[in-house]
Amino acid sequence: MRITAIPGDGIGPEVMREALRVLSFFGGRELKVDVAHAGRTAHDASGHVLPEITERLVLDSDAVLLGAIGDNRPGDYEDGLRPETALLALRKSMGCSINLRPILCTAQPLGSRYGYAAGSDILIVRELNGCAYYGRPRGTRLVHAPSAIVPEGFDTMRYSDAEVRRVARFALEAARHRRGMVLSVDKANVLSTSRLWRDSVASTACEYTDVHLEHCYVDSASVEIMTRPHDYDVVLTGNLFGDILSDQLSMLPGSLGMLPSAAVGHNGRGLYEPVHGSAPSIAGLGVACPIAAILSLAMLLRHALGWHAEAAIVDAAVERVARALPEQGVPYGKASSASTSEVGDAVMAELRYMS
Ligand SMILES: NC(=O)C1=CN([C@@H]2O[C@H](COP(=O)(O)OP(=O)(O)OC[C@H]3O[C@@H](n4cnc5c(N)ncnc54)[C@H](O)[C@@H]3O)[C@@H](O)[C@H]2O)C=CC1
Ligand SMILES: CC(C)CC(=O)C(=O)O
Ligand SMILES: [Mg+2]
Repeated sequence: MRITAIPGDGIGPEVMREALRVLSFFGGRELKVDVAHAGRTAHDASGHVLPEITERLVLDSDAVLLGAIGDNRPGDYEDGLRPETALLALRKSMGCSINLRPILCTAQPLGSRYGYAAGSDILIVRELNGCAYYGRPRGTRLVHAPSAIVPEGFDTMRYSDAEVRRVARFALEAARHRRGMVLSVDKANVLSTSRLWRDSVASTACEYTDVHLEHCYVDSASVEIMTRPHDYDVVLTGNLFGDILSDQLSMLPGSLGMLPSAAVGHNGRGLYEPVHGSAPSIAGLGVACPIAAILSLAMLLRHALGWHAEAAIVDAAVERVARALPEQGVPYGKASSASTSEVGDAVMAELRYMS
C-alpha cells in the first residue's frame, strides 16, 4: 500500500506532522509513505503549484493525505493559477467526485454555546468535481457600461443529470446504513442547475423507497440544521453549498479544527484532508488544532486501507482527548488552548494506553 502525504501550506505541515506521528504508531506494516508538495510551498520551490512529480506520486498511490493548500500573499503564479487550483486539479485527476464530511458531535461538544448539539450525527455528502468550481467559461473581462469600459468577473455553475445521480445514489446508499434520511440542499427557487439537481435526486430516490428524502433551499437549510441538528442524518448537496455548509456546521461539534473529510473516487482511491484551510494568520505559531488531520487519517485507514480496528482506536483516542481539552477563551477554529504538539502528544498517549 502506498500513501502520498501532501503537507501543503500554512498550518498544513503542522497538522500533518501530528497525523504522521499517529500513522507511525501503526508502523511495521506494509505501508510506503511518500511526501510530496503542492500549493504555495511547491510554487516557491519549483515554480509550479502542482509539480509533475506530485501528480505522478498521487496517481501511483492508494490514498492521499493532505494538510491544507492556500495562501493569501500576492504571488506571481503561472497563468494566474492560485495555489488552490492545485487542490481542485488533484480532486479532479483522482476522480474524487464525492466528499464525505462527517459532523459528529460527541456527548460533550466543545463550546457551551452549541451544547444542545450533543449526540447529533450528520454526514454531509458533497459533490466535488462540478458546480461553479469547475464550470467553464469563467474569468474576468472588460465590458461596455453606459459611460465607461469596466471589468466584470464571471463563473459558470453547471451540473449534468449523471453527475447528480452519482452523488445522490451515494448519499441514499449511505442513509440506508444510517438512520434512513436524506436532506437534499439546493437553490431550486432561483437556479436552473438546482432545478435539475432536485429532479435528478428525486428520480434517483424512487429506487430507494426505504429512505426518507426531503428537499430544502440552502439559505433555509443553513438555519434549520444549525437549530435542529438531531433531526438530520445525511445532507446531500453540491460543491459550493457543501463547502459553505460544512464550515458552518463545524460549529456544532465546536471547532473547524476538528472536522475531517474524505474525497472518494470511482476507483477506490481517495483524498483525505481536514475541512479547514491553511489558516495563514496562525501558521507558524504552533497553535493549530491537529484533530481534523488526525481524524482524516482515521478515515484513510478505514476507507482506503480497510484497517477498521486501527481507525476505531484513533477515533476513540481523539474523543478521549477532545473531552479533556481546556475550552476557555477558545477562538473560532480552535478546539482548545492546547498547542498543536500537546494535542498530538495527548492522542499518542491515549493510543499507547488503549493498545
Ligand atoms: N482544503 C483546503 O486545503 C482548503 C484551503 N483553504 C485555503 O486556506 C486559506 C485560508 O482560508 P480561510 O478562509 O481563512 O479558512 P481557514 O479554514 O484556513 O481558516 C478559517 C478560520 O479558522 C481557523 N482555523 C482553521 N483551521 C484551524 C485549526 N486546525 N486550528 C485552529 N484554528 C483553525 C483560522 O485561524 C481562521 O480563523 C485560503 O487560501 C483558502 O483558499 C480553505 C479551505 C479549505
Ligand atoms: C480551497 C477550496 C478549493 C475548497 C474548499 O474550501 C473546500 O473544499 O473546503
Ligand atoms: Mg472550504
